[in-house]
Amino acid sequence: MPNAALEISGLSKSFDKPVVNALDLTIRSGEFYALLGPNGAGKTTILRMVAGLLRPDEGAISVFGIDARKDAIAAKKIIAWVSDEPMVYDRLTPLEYLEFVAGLWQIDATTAKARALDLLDWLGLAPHANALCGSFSKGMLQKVALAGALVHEPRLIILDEPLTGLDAGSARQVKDVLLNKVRGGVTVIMTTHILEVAERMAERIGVISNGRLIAEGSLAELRNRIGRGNTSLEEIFLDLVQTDAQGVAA
Ligand SMILES: Nc1ncnc2c1ncn2[C@@H]1O[C@H](COP(=O)(O)OP(=O)(O)OP(=O)(O)O)[C@@H](O)[C@H]1O
Repeated sequence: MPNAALEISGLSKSFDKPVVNALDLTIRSGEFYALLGPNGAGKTTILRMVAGLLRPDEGAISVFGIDARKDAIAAKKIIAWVSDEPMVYDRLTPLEYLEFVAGLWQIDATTAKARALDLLDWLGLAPHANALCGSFSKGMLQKVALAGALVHEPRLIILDEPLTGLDAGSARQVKDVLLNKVRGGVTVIMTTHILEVAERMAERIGVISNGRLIAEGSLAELRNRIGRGNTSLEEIFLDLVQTDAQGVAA
């Protein structure tokens, strides 16, 4: 697809058993895409391969036309990876941390500071900009990690369960930042178990089960697919996953 942010084809990964099975997945440029699936379906494994943190057994990954397996550094420059386990240096303040990360990306100090202050402001961290991260709650650390992932202004933001554990105010700040990024043309892919978030925010939803994409589309398309007009995403999800499990067991 010419305007794809991400094109995955034939992607496979096994640990002691197959976890990702010949996956094909295309995310359009500028799209907000939610990846759903039961525990252990392979979502994190897929995203870790896209982010260049895990080597696929087979398959191709293209990020805005860059072969992410052959030219991992070029791909990483345009990707943000936000894990569900934030890694931030305890002995730095959020501002120092963001300036440090910006330095790794060779962003000049003035731009780095301006971006860092904007991100801290959007995420409600401005009052804590000069406190040590070691004193922060897990939710605050999650927001600092998100800010760190965005400081190089990536074109593709990949997030693994970004809202888990956040209070309502923090979740709203994170959602607003992501929606603003999408409005600015950035592509967002995130996993979530909060179906309401996928329902409200995502333009398209992909359902992963046993390492394969078993359904994909807008909420309306998924509803049509299971043949009921007013169904909630939760019912659609449970229906799809149960049907897939029956198929795998048969
Ligand atoms: N490094 C690893 N070594 C061995 N097995 C692994 C490794 N990483 C993941 N797995 C296994 O791969 C399977 C898929 O895990 P993955 O974390 O991708 O699922 P998930 O869909 O993200 O699940 P959840 O919704 O619970 O986060 C699981 O059975 C998991 O135990």
